[in-house]
Amino acid sequence: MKFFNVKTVMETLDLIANEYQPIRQPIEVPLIEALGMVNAFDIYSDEQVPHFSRSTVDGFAVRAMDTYGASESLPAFLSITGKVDMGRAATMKLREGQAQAIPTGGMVPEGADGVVMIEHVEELGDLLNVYRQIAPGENIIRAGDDVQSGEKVLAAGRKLRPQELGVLAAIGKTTVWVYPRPIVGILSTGDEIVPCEKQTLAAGEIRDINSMTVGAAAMQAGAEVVYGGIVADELDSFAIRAKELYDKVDFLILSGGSSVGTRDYSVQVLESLGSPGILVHGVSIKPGKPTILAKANGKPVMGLPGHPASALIIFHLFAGPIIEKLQGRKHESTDKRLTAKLSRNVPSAVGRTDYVRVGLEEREDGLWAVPVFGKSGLITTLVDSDGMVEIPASKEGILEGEFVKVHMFY
Ligand SMILES: Nc1nc2c(c(=O)[nH]1)N[C@H]1C(S)=C(S)[C@@H](COP(=O)(O)OP(=O)(O)OC[C@H]3O[C@@H](n4cnc5c(N)ncnc54)[C@H](O)[C@@H]3O)O[C@H]1N2
Ligand code: MOO
Repeated sequence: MKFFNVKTVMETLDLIANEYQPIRQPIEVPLIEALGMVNAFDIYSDEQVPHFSRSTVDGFAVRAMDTYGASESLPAFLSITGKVDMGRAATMKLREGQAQAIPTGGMVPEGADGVVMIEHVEELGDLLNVYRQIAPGENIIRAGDDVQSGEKVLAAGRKLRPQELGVLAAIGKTTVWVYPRPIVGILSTGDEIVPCEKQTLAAGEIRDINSMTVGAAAMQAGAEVVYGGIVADELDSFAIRAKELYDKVDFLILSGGSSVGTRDYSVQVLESLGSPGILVHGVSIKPGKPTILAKANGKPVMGLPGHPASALIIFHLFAGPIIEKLQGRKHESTDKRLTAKLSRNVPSAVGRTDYVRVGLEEREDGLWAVPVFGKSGLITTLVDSDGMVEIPASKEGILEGEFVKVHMFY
């Protein structure tokens, strides 16, 4: 099998990091629409959060010093001089020997530096018995504890999770500049491939699995998907259909026809879309060796191997990171990795990176990764898997009980 330009996994990932960048200009969207998108610019706060000191408990605002030495047997005696109303300014200054009732979230009055919880006091008319001492700052969030005025709250290139949207809400931003969701086009090739809607298959026909899996995985990665359908293994019509889809999308993915058989045209089709053309044809990896990465006039275009498990594994390894690059994401995501122990020896060939599909099992002594063996043409091997384990090219395998990193299928 002749592949030109066979690269290692690391070389391929480096190439992805260097070759692809966002194609479209950032847009401003309402916060509620920005979940999963990537902020385009550094974001600074022009105010402090919270903008007033507030109590974290229901109790009495006091001067911590006035409670020193207080205990169950020897309480401190303070006089109650007022109460703080929720959502209102605390207008009355607190002086030595005084206490003011305060709700959780209420504004701490000037002069107070702590709050004693209601469980640790006894009210006797205007008198307050305090049965526990508190330290300065206890049960208080000070003004600016969360965010300082002028502070950078988010660096450019962060994927917006619920908590990132939360901090933007806290500083009063109602919109955020993000990169538009990349539009990914998927086109399946193969004379034998038929739409999954076809109920009765003729001999030799196979339903299109890859449009479904790759399209769904692209959506999970934050992209919008345009389905190009299925095209026969015939160079001219394949090239025309690929060009039509390429023109509509930011990232074109072909499935099948990526190898070097007589009817494998993906390399020629991708090459015909624009320069510089093919960057990688063949990665020293199993499964998925016949992977193609290319660039046509600035747009990423790629060919996935046809076998369904290979196609999805290669999507996770390479297409997912390309989508992240198109989104302007700058921080490597570690959110999809877990550490587990491998449940049995798995041999591998030196010089090739293997990805072993695994199911996860929670046992008494921790998390175990149990290999799911099976040919890469079998989609059910992925249904049975939670993720995959990398066996680096330098290793002859991994021994039972070794710690491994599991790349989770999210
Ligand atoms: N002589 C050699 N032949 C092959 C080698 C090799 O090293 N030497 N490598 C094999 C490997 S590994 C893979 S992976 C495949 C990849 O080839 P292609 O990308 O050209 O894939 P196809 O030949 O088009 O299809 C392979 C297989 O997958 C089925 N398929 C294709 N598309 C879909 C789809 N959308 N949904 C479901 N199933 C699909 C197709 O029917 C084939 O059975 O090459 C090997 N050959
Ligand atoms: O490496 Mo192929 O991608 O096994 O099936």
